[in-house]
Amino acid sequence: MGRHDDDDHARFERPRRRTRPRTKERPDYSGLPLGRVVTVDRGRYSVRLEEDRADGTGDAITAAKARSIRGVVVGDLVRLDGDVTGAEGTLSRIAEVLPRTTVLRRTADDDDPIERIVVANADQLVVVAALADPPPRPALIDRCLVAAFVAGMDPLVILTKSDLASPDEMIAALEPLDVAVLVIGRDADLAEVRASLADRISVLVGHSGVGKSTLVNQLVPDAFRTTSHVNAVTGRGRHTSTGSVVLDLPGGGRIVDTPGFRSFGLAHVEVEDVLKAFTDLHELTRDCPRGCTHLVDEPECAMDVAVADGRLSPARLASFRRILESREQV
Ligand SMILES: Nc1nc2c(ncn2[C@@H]2O[C@H](COP(=O)(O)OP(=O)(O)OP(=O)(O)O)[C@@H](O)[C@H]2O)c(=O)[nH]1
Ligand SMILES: [Zn+2]
Repeated sequence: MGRHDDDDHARFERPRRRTRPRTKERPDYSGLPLGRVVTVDRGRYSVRLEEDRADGTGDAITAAKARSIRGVVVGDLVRLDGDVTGAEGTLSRIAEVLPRTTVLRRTADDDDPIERIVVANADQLVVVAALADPPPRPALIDRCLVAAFVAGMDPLVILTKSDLASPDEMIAALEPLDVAVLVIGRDADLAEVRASLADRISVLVGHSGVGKSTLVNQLVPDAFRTTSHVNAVTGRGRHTSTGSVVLDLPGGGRIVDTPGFRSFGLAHVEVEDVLKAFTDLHELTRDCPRGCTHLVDEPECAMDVAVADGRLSPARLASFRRILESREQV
């Protein structure tokens, strides 16, 4: 315990001599089993061992976190200390959280004024949007795209209910951004969706009624059984849990279902944060005047110059600025 508490002070110390006793150094947890946090529920974490993934049937382990660890979120890769059998009544301990490759944040809300991380280490943000019933909300899709770019995740838009309306307009709005779009409807073949989700961790977001649950149930036929099982210790099933849950896909890869999702924390997102995901535009802005906002009312933005002399498509610039504007909308 005490050893770990020393960590915060370690960086202020003089360089360590080789002879420094081992006990004063950061404990080495690399020999402990590695797991993925699949749900978080009132201070209890359900963790699946990474080595179980080959057959996908390993029992989830219930763990608490060591006091020295600050935050643990769904998607975190953790080292587990103690009992990792997953047997009923056992409690393991999260000794270490591995550095996160990506973090997806959600907006603060009235109940909780802190902007929190929703999911760690996801590769892809899948925006599920209906073409009709409920009618599409393009600005909401744009906000999700901004959140994906800022989080360092690849965006994928899945347009549902193609049996009710044409996807052409939506596809045209997304095309200039080079965002991958898949269209599905009733009885659709999900082969392309499955291929896009294979071998990676994808977070699914979508408004109520867009068909996200329908899609999840098709992708993971035993989703309910799996998730109610991992929560057996706390006695809470999926339907009462408000958090996200990681589900293994039968064909490899994992999805993170995010029930009750509100919005993303875009309040402090800068243009530069989004630009990083658009290398061609980023490159062009090197010629911008100092302090250029790159927005539509900027008189000398180098991206407008590039459009004027044919080096940049007007649709791409307009779409880029459109998604930037979505930051202000709710
Ligand atoms: N026409 C049509 N209806 C669909 C399609 N996919 C889902 N639905 C219907 O849309 C409704 C909402 O689907 P859900 O899967 O429950 O939507 P959801 O996004 O999970 O919404 P919540 O459960 O409220 O979070 C249901 O009545 C589905 O049967 C589709 O491709 N075409
Ligand atoms: Zn500019």
